[in-house]
Amino acid sequence: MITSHNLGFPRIGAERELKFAQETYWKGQSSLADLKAVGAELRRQNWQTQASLDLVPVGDFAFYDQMLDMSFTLGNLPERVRGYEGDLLDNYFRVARGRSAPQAMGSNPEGVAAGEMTKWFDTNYHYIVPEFTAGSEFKLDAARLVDQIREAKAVGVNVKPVIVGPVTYLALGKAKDDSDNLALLPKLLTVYQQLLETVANEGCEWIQVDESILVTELESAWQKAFETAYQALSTSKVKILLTTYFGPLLANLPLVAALPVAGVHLDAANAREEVATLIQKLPADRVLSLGVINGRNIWKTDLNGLLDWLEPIAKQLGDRLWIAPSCSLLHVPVDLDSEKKLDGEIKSWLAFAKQKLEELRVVKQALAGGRGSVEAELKANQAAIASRRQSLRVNNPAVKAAVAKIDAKLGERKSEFPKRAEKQAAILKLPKFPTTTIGSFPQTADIRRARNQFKAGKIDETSYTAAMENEIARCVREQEALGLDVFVHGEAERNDMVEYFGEQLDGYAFSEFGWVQSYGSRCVKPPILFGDISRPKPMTVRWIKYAQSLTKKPMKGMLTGPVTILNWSFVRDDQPRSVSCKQIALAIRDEVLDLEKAGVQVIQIDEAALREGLPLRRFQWKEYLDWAVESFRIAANGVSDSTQIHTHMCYSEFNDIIEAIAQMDADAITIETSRSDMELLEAFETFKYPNDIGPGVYDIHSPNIPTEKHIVGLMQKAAERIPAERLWVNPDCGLKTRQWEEVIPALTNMVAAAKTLRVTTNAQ
Ligand SMILES: CN1c2c(nc(N)[nH]c2=O)NC[C@@H]1CNc1ccc(C(=O)N[C@@H](CCC(=O)N[C@@H](CCC(=O)N[C@@H](CCC(=O)O)C(=O)O)C(=O)O)C(=O)O)cc1
Ligand SMILES: N[C@@H](CCS)C(=O)O
Ligand SMILES: [Zn+2]
Repeated sequence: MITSHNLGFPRIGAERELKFAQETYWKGQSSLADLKAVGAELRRQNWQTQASLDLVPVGDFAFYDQMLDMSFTLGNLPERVRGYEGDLLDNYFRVARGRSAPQAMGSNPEGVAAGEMTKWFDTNYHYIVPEFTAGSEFKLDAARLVDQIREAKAVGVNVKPVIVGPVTYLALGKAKDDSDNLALLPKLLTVYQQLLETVANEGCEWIQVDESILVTELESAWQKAFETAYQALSTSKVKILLTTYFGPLLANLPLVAALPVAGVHLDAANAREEVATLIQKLPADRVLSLGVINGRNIWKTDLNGLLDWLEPIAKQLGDRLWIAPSCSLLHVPVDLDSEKKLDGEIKSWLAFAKQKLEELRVVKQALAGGRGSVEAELKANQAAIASRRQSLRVNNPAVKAAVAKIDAKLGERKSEFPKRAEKQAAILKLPKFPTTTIGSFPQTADIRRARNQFKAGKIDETSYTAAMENEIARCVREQEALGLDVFVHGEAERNDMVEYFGEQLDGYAFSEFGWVQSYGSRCVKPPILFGDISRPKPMTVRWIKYAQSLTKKPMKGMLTGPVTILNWSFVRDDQPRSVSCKQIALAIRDEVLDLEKAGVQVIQIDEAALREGLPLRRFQWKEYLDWAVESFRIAANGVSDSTQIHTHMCYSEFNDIIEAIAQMDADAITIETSRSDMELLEAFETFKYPNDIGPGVYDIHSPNIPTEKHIVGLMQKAAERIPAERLWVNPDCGLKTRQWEEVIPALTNMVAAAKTLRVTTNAQ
C-alpha cells in the first residue's frame, strides 16, 4: 500500500487564531494558560483535518518559529536568557522578540536583545537564527515534542514527529565568536541520539528529519557531516525519513541516496527529473517519498498529468512509494473554502492547504484503486486545468507587446550618480546625516478598523478617505515635531506593501483569508498573479500629493518594486518569472513617472525581497540578478537627474549581491543592520559602494527602544566603513508593527543622535 503523509500544516489557524492569541498575551491581556489552550486547540484541529493521511506531522506547530523550537529542544539558549526562572514559553518569547508579556518580564522589564531573524531559504518565512560559540553545550529537552506526540495520539492519528536535522540546524545557525559551527556536530549528535530514542520510546515508528540544506551547494566538509551524522543516528530504533525540499538535489543526490536512513523525501514538484536516478541509486529496502503536490504555490495540480507520470513509478516501487506535498504547507493559506468573494473562475483554478491534501487523497486513491475509483474528482480537476489554460483573462496582447519593446535605454538614468547627487542636493538642501524613515508608521487598530468597515461596506469611500487622510496628517505632524528631514506619508491606506499594489493592478486576484505566516504573529496575504499585468490608473499619487500638501519638507513617494511584488505574490507557473517581473516593472515605471509629474522629489522603490528571490543554487544567480536588476532599473530610471530615487532592503545578506545592488543605481539605499551591529556594511565597504546608504539603527522588530547613545555608536561604526557624507540615519524597516508610544521615543533618540553626529563627525 502506498503511504500518504504531510510534511507540515499551517499553524496560524484558518482565522489567524494563533496571531490574535499571541498578541493578546504579549499585551498582557490574557494568561499563558489561555495562549497554550489556543495552541492545543489549533494542533487538535490540524490533526483532525489531516486525519485521512496515513502519517500526520507532529512538532510542526510552533508558538513563534520551528527553528527556535528546535533550539529549545536542544537546550541551545543564548547566554543572555539563561537562568530565567519563569515559564519556558516566556523565555522562548524573550529570544524571539526581546520580551514576553509584561507580567512575565520579572527583574528585566527592559527586555533582552532579540535573536537575529532571517529568511527561511527562498520563502517569505523568517526563522530565529540559532546562536553558537565554540563552547556551546546542548542538553535535551524533549518535553514539547513528547507532549505533542501524546496529544496527537489522543486525537487518533498516526503520528510522525518532525524535527530539523542536525546538519541543517548547524548550517543555518551563526557562530557569535566566528568559531566553526561544524566543530559542534559530535556534541549535537549525542543530543539528537537521545531525542530519537525518546521518540522511539513514545512508540513512533517514523520520524521526519528535515535536512533542507541538501538543496543547496555543500562544501565537502558539510557533505561529510551528513555521513557522520546519519551514521551516528542509524542505530536509532525509530526509522528516519530524511526530507529535502525547495528544489533538486543535483550534486548531493548520490550522497543522499547513500545515507543510512530508512527513507528519503524528494521535492518531486521541483525535481521530477531526479526521481529516476534516485530510484536507481536508492538501496532496495528504502522508502522513497515523492513530494508530488506543490507546497509553495496555490494552483491546482494537474492530477491526470501527474498520474500519467506517477503510475509507472507506483508499479515499480509498490509499498516503498510514499506521496506527500513537496514541502511543509506552512507556505500556503489554510482553506480555499473560506473564500466567498473570489471570482468563481479564478477560484476554480486554486488549491490551498486543505485542498492540496484532498488532491493527495485523490492521487493515492487513483493509484490504489485505479483512476475509475475517483472518476468524478479527476474529471472536475481536468476541467479546471483546461479552463485556466484557455482563459482569455490570462493573456493581454498589449502588455506582451510592451514587454517585447523593452530595450536597454529604458533602464538608463540620464547622468552618473555624482552629477545627479549635485543636482538633488541643490534642491533638497539636506543636512549631514539626513534622517528619514522607511515608509510605514504604526498601523493602528483605528486604521485597520476603518479599512475593515470600508471593505465590509459599513462606511463609504468618502469617510474612508477622510479617515486615512487624518492618519496621514497625524503622521506628518509627528514628523514635523520630531524634526525628521525627509518625510513619508506613513502608508496608512495600505493593508500591505505588496497586496495593496496587487489589488490595483489588472492580472492580479486577491483573497480574503489567504493568510500565510511571515514571522511570529505577523502574516501576509500574498496576492495571486494569474494574468498579464497592467496598471489601469495611478495607484499612490493622490495620497502622496495630499501628504506633500501638508509640509514643506520633501515627502517620499513610496512604491514597492517589481521584484518584491513578484517575490511576495503567488505567481504564475505558465510563464517565466522574469516575464511577469518585467510586466510589473512597466506598471511601476508609469507610477514613478506620474509621481514625478506631480512634483514628488524623492521616490522610494522598496526591493525588500530582492535577496530572497535568489535561486538556492549559485550557478543560477546571475540569470536571476540580471532580470531582477533590469526590472528595477526599468521601474526606477525613467526619471530626471534631479529626482532622487531611494530603494530599501531589509534582512539582506549583502555580500553575495552587492554588485547587483550597485547596478540598480538608486541614489540612496536604506538597509537592515541594527541587529547585526553594522556587520552588514562590510560588503558595502569592501565593494566601495558608490551611492548613499542609510544603515538601519533601530531594530523595528523588537519593542525595545534604542537610546541616543546606542544609535550614535552604531553610526560611528558605520562611519568607519562608509564616508560620513554618504550616510543617512533611519530605522531598519517600516514602523507599521510598532505602537506610536514606541515610535516617538525611538525616533526622538534617532533625530537627537543625528544632531550629535553632525557636530561630532567630520563630513563634507
Ligand atoms: C516587510 N515585510 C513584509 C513581507 N512581506 C509582505 N508581503 N509584506 C511585508 O511588509 N516580508 C518581510 C517582512 C515581513 N514583515 C511583516 C511585517 C508586518 C506584517 C503585518 O503587520 N501583517 C499584518 C497584516 C497586514 C494586513 O494585511 N492588514 C490588513 C488586515 C488587517 C486585519 O487583520 N484586520 C482585522 C480586522 C481589524 C479590525 O476590525 O479592527 C481582520 O481582518 O480580522 C489591513 O490593514 O487592512 C498582520 O496582522 O499580521 C507582515 C509582515
Ligand atoms: N515601505 C515599507 C517597506 C517595508 S520592507 C514599510 O515601511 O513598511
Ligand atoms: Zn523593510
